Amino acid sequence: MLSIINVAVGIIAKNNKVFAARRKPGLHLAGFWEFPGGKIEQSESPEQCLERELREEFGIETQVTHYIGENIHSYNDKTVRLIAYQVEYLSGDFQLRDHDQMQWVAIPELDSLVWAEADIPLISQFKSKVSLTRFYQKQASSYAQETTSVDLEPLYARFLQHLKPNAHILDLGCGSGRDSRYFLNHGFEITALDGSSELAKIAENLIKQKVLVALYQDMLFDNEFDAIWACASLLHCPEDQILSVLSRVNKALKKDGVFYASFKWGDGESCDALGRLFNNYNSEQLQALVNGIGGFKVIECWEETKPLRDTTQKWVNILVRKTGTKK
Ligand SMILES: Nc1nc2c([nH]c(=O)n2[C@H]2C[C@H](O)[C@@H](COP(=O)(O)OP(=O)(O)OP(=O)(O)O)O2)c(=O)[nH]1
Repeated sequence: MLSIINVAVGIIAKNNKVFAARRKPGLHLAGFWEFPGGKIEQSESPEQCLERELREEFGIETQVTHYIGENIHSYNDKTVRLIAYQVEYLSGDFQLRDHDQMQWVAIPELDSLVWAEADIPLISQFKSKVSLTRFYQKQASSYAQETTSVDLEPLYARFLQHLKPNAHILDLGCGSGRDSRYFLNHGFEITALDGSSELAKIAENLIKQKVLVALYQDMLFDNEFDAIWACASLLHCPEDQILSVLSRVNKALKKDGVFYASFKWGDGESCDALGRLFNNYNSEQLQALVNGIGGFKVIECWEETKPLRDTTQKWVNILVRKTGTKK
């Protein structure tokens, strides 16, 4: 098998547009559009590589801000692992050295370019991350208002019966902080995390403690929590990333730790009128997903219909215990 070439690529976003460049004639994949970047040398991290490549190939100074995702792809003659980061442009005039064209592309129009094949899954990962966090950034206060008053007492009881007093709970996708507040008021230790910095500010105000701002796709906890509560949050995780996120959940839990998650009932991905992506399951599919990962035992999985504004919404819930560490 061919060895894998590690390539760092940068997604530079500005005013809702993303920078793309076309590989010049004579290069591998000439004529295809790509994100700027290059091969990672032995002595450097992906972030250092990216800042160097952007300086060498475009004459610009940049700073890597956060990890987006990765994709391994085999072309006829080589296999590449693209590791994508969001990058902030700092200074310099863009110059073309290894490319013959460049452009800023509106995010919804990204699919209209002829991309190097390895980049296509990265585009969908990037889109799902920006569209969601943008929604929860802009709508943070109305979303928080709408959700803070919902009463989840029976659901809390169903989860908390599996925990020891004072257990340490990760509220994964804490939103307004409603559930963290309840758990804190009942003597539990809380780490709250949300992908939207605006929602995190609202939650901090409610629970009077720091809220971490991060995407669940990027969390790196190891053996830290007695329980993880993901109420209506992982439902936004794209289908092709859910296994990786559930593996991170498994790693973040201590042995015998308990995990709760809820999803909208349905089959596969859908998009609502507000542009949010949902990843839907029925109870059989959700149990099969969790069982397929290994290191988890399902305690219970149930479907229920709840009122939502002037209609109803069917949900699927799962409660799981960690039995081992997922490799
Ligand atoms: N930079 C970059 N390379 C990509 C992308 N997508 C993709 O399949 N590739 C492939 C093309 C190449 O085979 C490989 C990276 O090569 P490169 O030519 O950009 O790397 P480099 O600047 O370090 O190259 P060199 O010094 O060896 O000329 O990855 C992408 O979005 N950006």
